[in-house]
Amino acid sequence: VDLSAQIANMSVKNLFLNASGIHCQTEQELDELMNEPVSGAMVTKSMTPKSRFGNPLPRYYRLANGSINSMGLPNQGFDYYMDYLKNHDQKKPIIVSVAGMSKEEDLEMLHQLQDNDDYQGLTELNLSCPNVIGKPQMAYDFEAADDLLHEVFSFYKKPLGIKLPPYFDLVHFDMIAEVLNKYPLSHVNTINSVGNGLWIDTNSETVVLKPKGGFGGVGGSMVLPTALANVRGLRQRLNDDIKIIGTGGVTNGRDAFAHILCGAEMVSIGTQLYEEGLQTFERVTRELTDIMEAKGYTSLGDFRGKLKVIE
Ligand SMILES: CC(C)(C)CCc1c(C(=O)O)[nH]c(=O)[nH]c1=O
Repeated sequence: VDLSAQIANMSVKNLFLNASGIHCQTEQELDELMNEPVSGAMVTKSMTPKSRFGNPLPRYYRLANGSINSMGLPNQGFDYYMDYLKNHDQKKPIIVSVAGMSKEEDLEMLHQLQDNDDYQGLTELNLSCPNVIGKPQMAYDFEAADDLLHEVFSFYKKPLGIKLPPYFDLVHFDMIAEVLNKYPLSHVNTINSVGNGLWIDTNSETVVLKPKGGFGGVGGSMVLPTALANVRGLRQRLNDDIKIIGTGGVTNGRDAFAHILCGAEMVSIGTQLYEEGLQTFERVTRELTDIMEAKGYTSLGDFRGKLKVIE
């Protein structure tokens, strides 16, 4: 299902989906998302060609106002998710997230998806995937990202979006948008976790995550300002036909409303969904609906992208 088609008849009921990585690694988790009555789509954990256990534990830690993780791409492997798609009727669009541990792995999986006649789904390439050693992650190496997307779109003809990490410099918004506007992307999903944060237990004077000396991606309510800036900054720069899925810092209806004001077509929920469970979708949808009613809005289009600046 092409996300933009799904968006065409969007109502607030089907605005939400899980953030990749949350409640979407195993068949049981995917079934629970599929059968969750409110969310309008779902996304798989980013997959690699072969299954991976991921990093040693502890690799996720809850913070007062967010989370930090260095999971290391634990997933059941490409074939497992392809089997899942084949053996389960899709009550809602399933976005297939792909994150190779290298450019070669990305291309390998995308070739398999392109050549699989049974697969007509929407794919999301996670550009936070590692680049060559010594280079920043793909999404922070604009030339490498351009080369990768150029190669991908030379053969990949099905709906494809990308997942981006946050940017923090307005010129970086300009630079990544200049690259992305060259390609027929279905969507951009922004943001991924804020990279390489560090949390410390000062009682024990120790980091809280085992992998990477404690460095990990930060999510949850504390990243909402960065998420809103990236949704807004990219909406202002990307071609209109590249939709935006807003991710990052959504804990309630008001946060979702802010993402939509910035231009998000759909909104994904990560840390809050992990901590509160699948009931989050019903609660946040109710809160958003209440806000819309109080403001006299009857559809998302009434306020999507209509953030006001102070003249
Ligand atoms: C960080 C990578 C391991 C390269 C990709 C998978 C991923 C992870 C992960 O599996 O550690 N965690 C995140 O917050 N975002 C991600 O995109």
